[in-house]
Amino acid sequence: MPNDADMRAQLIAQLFADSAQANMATLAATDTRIVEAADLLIDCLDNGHKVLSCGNGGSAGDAQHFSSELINRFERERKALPAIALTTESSTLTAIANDYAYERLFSRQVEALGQPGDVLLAISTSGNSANVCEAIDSAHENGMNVLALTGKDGGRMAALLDEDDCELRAVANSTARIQEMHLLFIHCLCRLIEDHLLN
Ligand SMILES: O=C(CO)[C@@H](O)[C@H](O)[C@H](O)[C@H](O)COP(=O)(O)O
Ligand SMILES: [Zn+2]
Repeated sequence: MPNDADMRAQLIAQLFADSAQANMATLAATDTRIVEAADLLIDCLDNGHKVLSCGNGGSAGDAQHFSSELINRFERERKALPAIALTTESSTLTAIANDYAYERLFSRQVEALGQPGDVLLAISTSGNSANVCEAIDSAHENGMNVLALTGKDGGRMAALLDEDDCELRAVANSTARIQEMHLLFIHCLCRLIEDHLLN
């Protein structure tokens, strides 16, 4: 009869195995798209534009993780790069949610800050968060391109993208596993951006 410690150890081993399996399935499915996504960001930054990022819950953390690695640095010493996470200004966020709607949380900020040539990094594990979908529409209206990190079947976001945009979709159905893939996408992108600047 397995005891509680054995069962928890087994569960942890299963979670690690699931994550590793999702990693490899996602790598196979994304093919050249991570390089294309990095080129979208590199082109934006090389031309003096900036990256706005957004998402809810864990994806808000991912949006901030990405912007901090651009503004500060990732693994190597290099110039600061322009990025703004749209998830951090509590006065702005509460005012938009209170006066307009939660769905407008990011699109209103994209309207205010987005310039043609900027990129929106739009993160959602389901691809269905309404405020992230509205941010994509607003980015297009402002002449921006979109890099979408999604999961599952890509959700509504996948259908909103146009041919100049890029989608990196994690091959998993669990929100947690998808978030683990999203962080790996982000670190691959940061690495490719840094290699471009320094090599
Ligand atoms: O971090 C987690 C679960 O791991 C949650 O906070 C999760 O991010 C939230 O439920 C989000 O609202 C989910 O939104 P989305 O990924 O479907 O856009
Ligand atoms: Zn990191």
